[in-house]
Amino acid sequence: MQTLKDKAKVMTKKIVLLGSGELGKEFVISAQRKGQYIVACDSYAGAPAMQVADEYEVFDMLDGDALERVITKHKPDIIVPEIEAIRTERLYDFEKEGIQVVPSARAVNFTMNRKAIRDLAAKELGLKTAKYFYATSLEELKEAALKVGFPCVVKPLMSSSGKGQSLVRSAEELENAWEYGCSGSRGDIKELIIEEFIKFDSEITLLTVTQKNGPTLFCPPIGHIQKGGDYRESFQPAHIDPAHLKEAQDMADKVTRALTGAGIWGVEFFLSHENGVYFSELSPRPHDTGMVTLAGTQNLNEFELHLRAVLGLPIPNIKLERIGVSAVILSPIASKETPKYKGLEEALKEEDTYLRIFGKPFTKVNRRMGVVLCYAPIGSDLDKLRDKAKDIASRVEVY
Ligand SMILES: Nc1ncnc2c1ncn2[C@@H]1O[C@H](COP(=O)(O)OP(=O)(O)OP(=O)(O)O)[C@@H](O)[C@H]1O
Ligand SMILES: NCC(=O)N[C@@H]1O[C@H](COP(=O)([O-])[O-])[C@@H](O)[C@H]1O
Ligand SMILES: [Mg+2]
Repeated sequence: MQTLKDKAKVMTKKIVLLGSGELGKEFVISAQRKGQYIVACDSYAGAPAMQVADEYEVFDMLDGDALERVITKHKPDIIVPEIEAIRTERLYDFEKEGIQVVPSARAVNFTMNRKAIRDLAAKELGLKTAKYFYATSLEELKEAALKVGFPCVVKPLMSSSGKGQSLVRSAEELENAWEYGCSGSRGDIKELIIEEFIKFDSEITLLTVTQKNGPTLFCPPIGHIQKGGDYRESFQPAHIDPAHLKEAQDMADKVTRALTGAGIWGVEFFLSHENGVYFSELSPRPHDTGMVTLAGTQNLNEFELHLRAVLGLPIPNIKLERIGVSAVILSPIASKETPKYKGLEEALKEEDTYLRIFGKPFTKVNRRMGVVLCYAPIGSDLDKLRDKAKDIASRVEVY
């Protein structure tokens, strides 16, 4: 029988995955299907991607020395970041040593900090964004609020999935927003971004694929609904004005080009009938809202696209095959125990529906534990499909 060590010797690439959540799990499955060797890393044991990887490592990826130890131990060909909480400065050294960092050390380093990516997009590349300021104290936050007005949005410079983010309606709420932002900040940075609130009509993720040997490709736009800064449902294709789509594609092309490297990127935009397209932010990796592609909306889902781009494999085309929606399953409880699920059988009685339980070994309130995916032929009623997926997801219980 072939052992894991044999596999490591014969397989084409050894990949260290930094972050092992639900997105990493699907990426690992795609990579395994192409015979790659994966070491999945995260700060806790039993993380979703570890369950399907060849090896795993548990350590704090914000600890640069610990990160270096793992890279020295495994000597990967490729490092694939899956979360933002990584000592990304070290990635430049690994890249210099000849390891492929996905999409590039620069992209991962810039996007982990809202300041770096926002200044690059707005100031250097001239992309339209919400008006914004930074604040290192409550006083600075108050001053900035006077300039952006109310309501406004306050976020930590380093956070994701809406952690530490608040919508501020009046000056009285600023102190809470300051405290909440600082407490939701990753690492020890005490600096927040305060943004003008954009009254958008819709928001989209434009999955963008940059290739080693090929043109930049765009997936059909994905619409999504967020609550408290975290995604609740996504649907593809989002119906948007073709001129707005073209504008978003041009911006995505500009920003991914400036950040360099090959892989898939989730580029986020706000769309307003009145004011046009705003660039919001981007992730240099598969996007949570892009899980909708697991419903078979595209010929190649976002994880397969990422893998192909990373390995430099051909992507002949990206084609919409059917419409689809995703609706998240959240935990209502916090527990260190392995969660159980009720209602799976009922959910799976539904036609044209898939269900993914990520297998996270413990819960937190509102932690995303799974997703319901529904699909229908092109031309079907998207709103009806959204209601169907939300209804099914609401009947799956985490306890
Ligand atoms: N300036 C703004 N105006 C209006 N809504 C906003 C603004 N900034 C953020 N939001 C809302 O909050 C959501 C989350 O914001 P953002 O993407 O910046 O946070 P995040 O923590 O990086 O999220 P993720 O990591 O999940 O992408 C946005 O998708 C949007 O719905
Ligand atoms: N918006 C970013 C995002 O969705 N990232 C996904 O969530 C995981 C963390 O989940 P957890 O917080 O439940 O551990 C990450 O590992 C990634 O898969
Ligand atoms: Mg976002």
